[in-house]
Amino acid sequence: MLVVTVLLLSVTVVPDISGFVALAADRIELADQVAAAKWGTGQPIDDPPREEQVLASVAERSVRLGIDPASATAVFRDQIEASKLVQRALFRRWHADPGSRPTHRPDLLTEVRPRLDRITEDMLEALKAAERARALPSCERKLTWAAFRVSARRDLDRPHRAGLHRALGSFCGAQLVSW
Ligand SMILES: O=C(O)C(=O)C[C@]1(C(=O)O)C=C[C@@H](O)C=C1
Repeated sequence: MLVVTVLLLSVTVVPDISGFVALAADRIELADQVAAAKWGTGQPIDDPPREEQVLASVAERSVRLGIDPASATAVFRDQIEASKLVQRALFRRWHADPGSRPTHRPDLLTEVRPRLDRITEDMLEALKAAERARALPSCERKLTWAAFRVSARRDLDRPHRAGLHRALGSFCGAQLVSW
C-alpha cells in the first residue's frame, strides 16, 4: 500500500515544480561556497547592494519573460534569505568546530557569483514553466513532496533542509507545510 501511494505521489509531482525545487536546492548547496568565500575574510554575510542588484535583474528579466515581476522578486527574496540562513549556520558550525572549516576559499566575484547568476537564469525559466502549477490549489502539496524528495535524495542536513524550506516559502503564494 505504501509503495503504491509513493508511486502515485511521484507521478503526480509536476516536473515544472520539481525542476524549480531542484534549482532551489542547487542554490542552497551553493551557499556553502558563498560562505567559504567569505569565511576568514571579514566580509559580512549580508551584502545589501548585491541583493538589490540580484532583485533588480530578476525584475527586469521577468518582464522580458512575461512573468509577474513582483511575484518573481518575492520568490528570489526567499532565495536570498535562505542562502543567508545556511551561511549563518555554517559560520556557527565553523566557529564551534575548527575541524569542519573549509580548506579552500573560492573567489566570490569570479567563481561563486557567476554560478549564482546562472542558477538565477534557470530558476526564472523554471518559474515561467511552473506558472500554471503555482496557481493551482495542489501547488503546496506538490511542492512539499518535491522538497521532501530532493532533501532525501541529496541527503541534506538540518541547516540545508531549513534553508530549502525557507527558499520555497512564497512559491505557491502561501505558507509551505513543514516536512
Ligand atoms: O553574493 C553574496 O555575497 C551572497 O551572499 C549571496 C546572496 C544571494 O543569495 O544572492 C545572499 C546574501 C547577500 O546579502 C547577497 C547575495
